[in-house]
Amino acid sequence: MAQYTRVAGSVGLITLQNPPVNALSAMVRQGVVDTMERALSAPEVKSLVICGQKETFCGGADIREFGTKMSGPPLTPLIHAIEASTKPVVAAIEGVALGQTGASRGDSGSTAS
Ligand SMILES: CC/C=C/CC(=O)SCCNC(=O)CCNC(=O)[C@H](O)C(C)(C)COP(=O)(O)OP(=O)(O)OC[C@H]1O[C@@H](n2cnc3c(N)ncnc32)[C@H](O)[C@@H]1OP(=O)(O)O
Repeated sequence: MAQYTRVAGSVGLITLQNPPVNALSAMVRQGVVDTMERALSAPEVKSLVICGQKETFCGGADIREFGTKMSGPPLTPLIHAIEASTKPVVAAIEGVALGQTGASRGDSGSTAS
């Protein structure tokens, strides 16, 4: 899943939650879609941060779903929706960040769309 909270008044925080590595399961992708919609429609939210939990940003595709029927929102349109966001979106990356177009393992840092 993805948890939505509002921090520092105007910042929407989307936390990827799928132990052990916050992989992009169907539920997580749906959670990101839902929380993005919620944050973008909230006038008090001016910017968004997407983060992982437990010192891991994201392990990429959820390998437990390999070999099963694809469900949930596909990743590429989801990424495009984030990039097209009318509010700035920052990825707060700690630890592993895998999937789709690349991979990295870094210290605490951030990238912005
Ligand atoms: C949806 C769109 C698709 C896009 C394409 C992709 O994303 S392709 C990339 C898919 N991801 C991977 O192939 C990552 C595979 N995992 C790893 O490389 C490593 O596990 C790690 C994430 C770098 C972490 O390494 P580390 O040494 O810290 O831990 P472990 O290897 O011991 O793993 C710990 C437990 O986490 C489970 N796990 C790892 N990756 C995933 C994953 N992607 N999905 C679900 N679960 C994952 C692993 O099985 C271990 O579980 P245990 O129960 O403790 O055995």
